[in-house]
Amino acid sequence: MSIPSFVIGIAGGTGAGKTTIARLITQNVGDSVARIPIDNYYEDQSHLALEEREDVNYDHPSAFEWDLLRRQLSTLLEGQPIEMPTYDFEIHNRTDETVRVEPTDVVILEGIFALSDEEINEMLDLRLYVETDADVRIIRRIQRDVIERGRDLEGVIEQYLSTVKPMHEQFVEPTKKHADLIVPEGANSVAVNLLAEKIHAEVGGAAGRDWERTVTEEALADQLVVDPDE
Ligand SMILES: Nc1ncnc2c1ncn2[C@@H]1O[C@H](COP(=O)(O)OP(=O)(O)O)[C@@H](O)[C@H]1O
Ligand SMILES: Nc1ccn([C@@H]2O[C@H](COP(=O)(O)O)[C@@H](O)[C@H]2O)c(=O)n1
Repeated sequence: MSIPSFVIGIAGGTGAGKTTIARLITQNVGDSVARIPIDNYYEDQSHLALEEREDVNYDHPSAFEWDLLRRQLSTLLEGQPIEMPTYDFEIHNRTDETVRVEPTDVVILEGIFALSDEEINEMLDLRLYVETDADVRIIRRIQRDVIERGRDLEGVIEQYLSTVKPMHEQFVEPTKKHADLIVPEGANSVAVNLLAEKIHAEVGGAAGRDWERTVTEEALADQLVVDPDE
């Protein structure tokens, strides 16, 4: 393993395809890549009742525990493991469990605010902003939040109009200026293949030698079907 790791930040609006890209570009690299979803660093809200947690603005930077994220990212980059918090969207809170993340050749930091903190930006080697039209993003978000995050249509629309959209315009979209690359439409096969190639080059070793460019448009479409049982 090389120290420091090669660190990729993936930012962009909700539903842009950040998580999907992170998943696709890290296929077949095994344990050589660590994925850090910034959602895991939402502030612990155990002191609030569920009804109060439902009303929090989750699209404002202050909803996140930045100190913990900065600290844990630098620990990883110094070659030490971390105990990453985990998050449950259904209860709007952290879970009691943490996941041990070992230092790896490549670290992927992914979330709406991946490019918004100055200190974290300095730790990133490659800054990506995933740019997808707002109408596509809200359609994806409705589908995902209802199927995977225990929400209903009315709630998703209400939250989108009251906080998600205005906060996106005020805080998320402006971080595009920090990006090295802008990825249109989320997981497009050219971008996925280029990024996968870069990751395999950084990882090297056995995983690198085995790598083949297999993500065609058709293969990608198959992998983007939402499976309600997943
Ligand atoms: N390129 C794409 N084409 C079609 N659906 C996509 C694409 N990228 C993501 N999705 C779907 O949209 C939803 C949101 O994508 P996700 O990657 O979770 O976005 P983000 O992490 O940016 O919020 C998921 O259900 C995912 O399967
Ligand atoms: N309890 C929560 C916490 C966050 N959200 C929403 O998640 C979005 C960020 O995650 P993406 O995977 O969509 O990038 C953000 O827009 C928050 O509104 C939530 O709904 N509930």
